[in-house]
Amino acid sequence: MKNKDTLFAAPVAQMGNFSFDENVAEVFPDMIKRSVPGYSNIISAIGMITARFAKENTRLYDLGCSLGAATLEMRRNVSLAGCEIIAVDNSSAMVERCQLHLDAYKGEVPVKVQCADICDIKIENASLVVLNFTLQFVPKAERHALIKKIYQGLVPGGVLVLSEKFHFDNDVTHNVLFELHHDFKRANGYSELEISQKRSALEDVMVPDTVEQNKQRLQQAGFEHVELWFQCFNFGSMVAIK
Ligand SMILES: Nc1ncnc2c1ncn2[C@@H]1O[C@H](C[S@+](CC[C@H]([NH3+])C(=O)[O-])CC(=O)[O-])[C@@H](O)[C@H]1O
Ligand SMILES: O=C(O)C(=O)Cc1ccccc1
Repeated sequence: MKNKDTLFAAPVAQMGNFSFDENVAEVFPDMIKRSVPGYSNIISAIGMITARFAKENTRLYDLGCSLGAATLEMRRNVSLAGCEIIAVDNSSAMVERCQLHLDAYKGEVPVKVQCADICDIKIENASLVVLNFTLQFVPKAERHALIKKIYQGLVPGGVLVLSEKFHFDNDVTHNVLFELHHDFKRANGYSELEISQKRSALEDVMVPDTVEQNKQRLQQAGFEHVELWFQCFNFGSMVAIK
């Protein structure tokens, strides 16, 4: 198979922190599909949400765009006058390849790809903001300010799609859903070694909140209408409407 993820297949003596470098960018489509239950369903739904929520003369943001899977789906689903898509990631390896992917297909709406920290950018006149498995990598202390900035940048009736890995307060259900995720990875061909090495590389880098913590943060930022619309094991996606 082309660009199969084998990054954690061999034993690593000193495990470093997971980072979105060239090596990860090269295998990313395979990695995310085999690691995140429901990923392709969520990408399709982002297309449907785009078709329903995009408004003329507004911006659509994909924050933590990686290779642009969500960006492409957004672009495929909007043809309104005056719309612009802004795709942002702070990994130059991802941003470079994202631009190539976007250039490989035609679209009606312009896309700007930016290499930047999503905590530093301006968000303005947005009808849709997508955070597809990105907030979990933002330091906890910065998450509230980011969600608040998104709320303030949305037009009335605008929507935030927030997909995350979740932690659960109940130890029994937490462990069951965690193990089911590992079963999903095993079923997709990852070995015990790959699963455990990647888990330790991610430990301090990806820090999930509970569904309730995410809901509360969205509500505290001002969102009145918040719902979990998809969940598979410990992964899921929420919509928050202004
Ligand atoms: N502060 C930050 N600023 C900008 N980018 C960031 C930041 N922190 C992390 N990233 C970027 O967020 C992305 C997270 S992956 C998103 C998948 C994509 N949304 C998809 O729909 O395929 C999810 C995953 O790998 O589980 C990476 O590309 C990081 O470089
Ligand atoms: O692989 C995992 O265990 C995950 O939790 C998801 C993931 C997917 C892609 C990059 C980083 C984390």
